[in-house]
Amino acid sequence: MSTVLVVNSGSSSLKYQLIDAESEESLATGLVERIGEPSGHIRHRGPDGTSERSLPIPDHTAAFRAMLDAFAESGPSLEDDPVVAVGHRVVHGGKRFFEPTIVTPLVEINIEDLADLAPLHNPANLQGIRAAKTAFPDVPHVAVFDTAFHQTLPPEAYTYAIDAQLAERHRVRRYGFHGTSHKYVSEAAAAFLGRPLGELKQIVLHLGNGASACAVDGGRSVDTSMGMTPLEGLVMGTRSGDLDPAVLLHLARRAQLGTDDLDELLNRRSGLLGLTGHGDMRDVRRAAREGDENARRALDTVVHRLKHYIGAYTAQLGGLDVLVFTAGVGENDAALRAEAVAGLEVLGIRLDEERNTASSGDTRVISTDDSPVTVLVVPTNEELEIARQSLQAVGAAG
Ligand SMILES: Nc1ncnc2c1ncn2[C@@H]1O[C@H](COP(=O)(O)OP(=O)(O)O)[C@@H](O)[C@H]1O
Ligand SMILES: CC(=O)OP(=O)(O)O
Ligand SMILES: [Mg+2]
Repeated sequence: MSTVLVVNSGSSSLKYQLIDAESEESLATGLVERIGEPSGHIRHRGPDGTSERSLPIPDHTAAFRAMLDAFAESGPSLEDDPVVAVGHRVVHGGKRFFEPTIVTPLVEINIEDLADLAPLHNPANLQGIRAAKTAFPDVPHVAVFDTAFHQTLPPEAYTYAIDAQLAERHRVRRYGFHGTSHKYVSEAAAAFLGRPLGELKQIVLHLGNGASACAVDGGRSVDTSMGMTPLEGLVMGTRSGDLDPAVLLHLARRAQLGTDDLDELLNRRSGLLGLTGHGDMRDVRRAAREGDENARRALDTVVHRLKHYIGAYTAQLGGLDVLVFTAGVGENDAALRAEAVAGLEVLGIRLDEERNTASSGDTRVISTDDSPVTVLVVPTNEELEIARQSLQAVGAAG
């Protein structure tokens, strides 16, 4: 048996999965969390169940080492079944990368060069790549970019209306993110419904820690809510999403905030965290249930923004066949799904309350049988998509 190891390095976490290259079976999964905090945590699920451990994990190099230790202790062995490729999620590929790419030293430099356009993500992605190359020096490493699926955005969707030459010089345009997830989920939705992908107008709502909406027309991304960086669009765990750019000017002038302060404010101390003190949706829901008015208002703001994009993308697509919820919040928070589509019967969206609240981890329909728009929950699997694309890239190169 040969396997693919997939590494998804986030700003403070490292998710991994070992996947059988032929059967696509998941052989092990794991999550290293709270990297850089006083005490980190690793949870590894292998053939013998789940093992957990708390230990200091200063950076992604240490996180990668903790992952290797977990494989050595709890299996499966990474030596018995050869790893034929290591697939890496890389968030920003700029204009340069729109295909899965074998990581060479030059590719590493390019990923580093794009770090200021994805400050929470690209540096962590690169640390993961370097640690993995040290551990697996003889295996091809493949970068799969979040931006790649959005290469099909038309100019009118990726253009910001500022000085065109300045924008060109500084690479200012919409790139879009979560593309690996939007691609996987929109294809899985079509397959689940047994309908041709090429004929479907879909909106995918990827609602995780980071969140983005994508309008998918016949399998191609035609609009998406994240922009030059993963900050624009929906309200997220710690990110503000859309705001009037003049807010920055106002805060710079009146609150004496510098560029680093503003970066920190909007990327790490806004969104749910900024509104409620909780960055995790489960905590916000709990607070709202207990009568916390800030939490209730935050949820209403999240929902208001979601409706804004559902309406906008239905218009951009010229109609809608399928609306899909995915990622941590989208897959698990039935109340949020119900609130997001409440009152959207005018767009042909009719939710079935019972289907929506039934607990299941599988792909499922949650709209009524007579709903013109089919509403689905589709669990995303970025790791499987990265494994597939990594094998393609290795096959193409070899
Ligand atoms: N049952 C649930 N109800 C509401 N939110 C949930 C639930 N389970 C997970 N989440 C939320 O999902 C988010 C994480 O989603 P995930 O897709 O794993 O994000 P990421 O990949 O960006 O880390 C967290 O905000 C978490 O609170
Ligand atoms: C691009 C992005 O926001 O990713 P994540 O949701 O993993 O933070
Ligand atoms: Mg994610």
